[in-house]
Amino acid sequence: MSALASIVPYLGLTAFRRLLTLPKALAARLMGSTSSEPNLQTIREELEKFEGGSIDLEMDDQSGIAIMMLNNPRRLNSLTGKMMVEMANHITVLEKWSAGKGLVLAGVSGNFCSGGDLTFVRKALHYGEEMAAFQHDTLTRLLNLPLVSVALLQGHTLGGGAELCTACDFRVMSSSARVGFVQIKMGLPTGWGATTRLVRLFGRQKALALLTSGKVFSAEEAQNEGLVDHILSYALHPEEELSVCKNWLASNYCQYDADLTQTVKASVVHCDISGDLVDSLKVERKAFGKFWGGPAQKAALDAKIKHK
Ligand SMILES: CC[C@@H](C(=O)O)C(=O)SCCNC(=O)CCNC(=O)[C@H](O)C(C)(C)COP(=O)(O)OP(=O)(O)OC[C@H]1O[C@@H](n2cnc3c(N)ncnc32)[C@H](O)[C@@H]1OP(=O)(O)O
Repeated sequence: MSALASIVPYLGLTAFRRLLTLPKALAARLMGSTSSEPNLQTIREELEKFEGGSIDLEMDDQSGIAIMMLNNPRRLNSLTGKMMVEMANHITVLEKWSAGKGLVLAGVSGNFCSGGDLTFVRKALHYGEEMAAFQHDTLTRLLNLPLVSVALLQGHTLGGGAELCTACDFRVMSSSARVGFVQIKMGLPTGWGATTRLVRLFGRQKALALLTSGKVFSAEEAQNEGLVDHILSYALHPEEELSVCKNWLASNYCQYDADLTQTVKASVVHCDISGDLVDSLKVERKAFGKFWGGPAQKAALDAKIKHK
């Protein structure tokens, strides 16, 4: 406040007051009259009633890589309420998976996800803010898992599907796939947290452009936008692409000890969300102390590695 107050002589008192009240006014405009915290348990019970599809989780202790599949192929893997609850449950399991290093999020039958299941959406038109609260909790936990995560974008990744892929650390895209934040064309802002994540990923300008244009991008365009980290350059059967994506994750980011990989990811998440330099450094120092002088460091020292 004192730094802000020092600009009063330059700005004038009225303009200064307006500057202070603007964020509150903006918040009120955006938030309406809602004030109470959402009860996620009650929302979960309500969402479970919207059936259809499933989310399937496979965890491999050997490789430390899990695969979470969106499974609603008749509707291009769009999400029902039941699928949202299943995803939340699986993330709770993954949060405690000590052998884990990585997670691939993909869809069955050659599509990632075409957003919210419109059959569900039509029945849940009274329940938007509640569903958003549930998805915000789930996708924040997905983003903050102590695993390196990658979304495999095949076929269609639209609306909520595009939101979903921003809750992973990386995105791999098949060369013929398409991705777009089409919510604005459906008369909506984002419901599953992508505005917040896009601003953090790319800054205000690009987030605004992606969200207000509703543009659907090819793989090459998405890579130019920085939305995608790797394109599968040659066409393969969707299941082969899943296997290539898993290997991409394993060979790039999951080669080392699970405890060490999880500590590195958890430290990155902590630095990202704490916003406090001193606190962040304390967590980083603790993590370092845990591995310093440990077996992996000693083995590496003995191996006299040349990092060519
Ligand atoms: C709350 C979520 C919200 C958010 O806030 O983020 C959103 O997600 S908004 C975005 C919602 N998604 C859409 O609006 C996608 C609408 N669908 C399409 O644009 C097209 O289907 C497609 C994805 C471009 C694919 O086109 P095409 O290849 O021509 O296939 P079909 O159109 O024939 O689709 C096959 C089949 O799948 C059904 N489908 C597709 N997407 C959805 C969906 N999101 N929900 C329910 N069903 C979906 C489509 O209706 C077809 O079924 P049948 O009509 O029974 O053949």
